[in-house]
Amino acid sequence: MLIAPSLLSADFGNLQREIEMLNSSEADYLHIDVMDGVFVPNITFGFPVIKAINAISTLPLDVHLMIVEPQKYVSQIRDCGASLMTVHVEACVHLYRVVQMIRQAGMKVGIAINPGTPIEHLVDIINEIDLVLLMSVNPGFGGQSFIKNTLAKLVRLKKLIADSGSNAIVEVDGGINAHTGGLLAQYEADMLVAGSYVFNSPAPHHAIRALKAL
Ligand SMILES: O=C(CO)[C@@H](O)[C@H](O)COP(=O)(O)O
Ligand SMILES: [Fe+2]
Repeated sequence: MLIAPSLLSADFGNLQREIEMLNSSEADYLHIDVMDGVFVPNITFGFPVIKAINAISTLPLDVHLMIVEPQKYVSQIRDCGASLMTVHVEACVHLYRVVQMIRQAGMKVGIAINPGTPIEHLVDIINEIDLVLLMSVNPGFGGQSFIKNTLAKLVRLKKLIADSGSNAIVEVDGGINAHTGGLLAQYEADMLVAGSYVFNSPAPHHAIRALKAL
């Protein structure tokens, strides 16, 4: 299982210490949640902060953009050092073009999908992308409860990927802990995001290891 701790639940007054903790853990990616106060009812941080994070992180950056018009920011996200850029299917009018732009900028391409959006919205793009980010909470905040319908949706998504011959992997994001992570492992998720479970743990390294071993 690939593990991407979300920095959203970290202590922002001690970001360097938090990132160094992740550097020395078994995490595979560092998940960065960018929110614009328009696509979601919350605001996080922008390019200078992501750049500063990247300067400290030895993990590849998995940037989850919860913003409208993400196509405007492809080169800035690349210049921040992102390895994987994920945009929401609900935020892209010309989804195919955005995917091409991210690919041309040299990053891996992810498409995120909200809990209420049918996976059928991915049918005509699934062969062009590296990752689907299946939201298991409504985007905007850390610390929410896992939406159980995600499991049924994951089954349908894995079938769509297999039937279309796509190489896309599935990352699940929101409300993930040892219990929900265990269920997602059974349902063949490839990558898990965990924010509050990791950063609220008294032993974040152990929390990451527990998810990694699922
Ligand atoms: O994208 C988001 C929230 O919109 C996530 O990446 C959260 O940051 C995950 O936090 P937890 O649910 O694991 O606390
Ligand atoms: Fe996220």
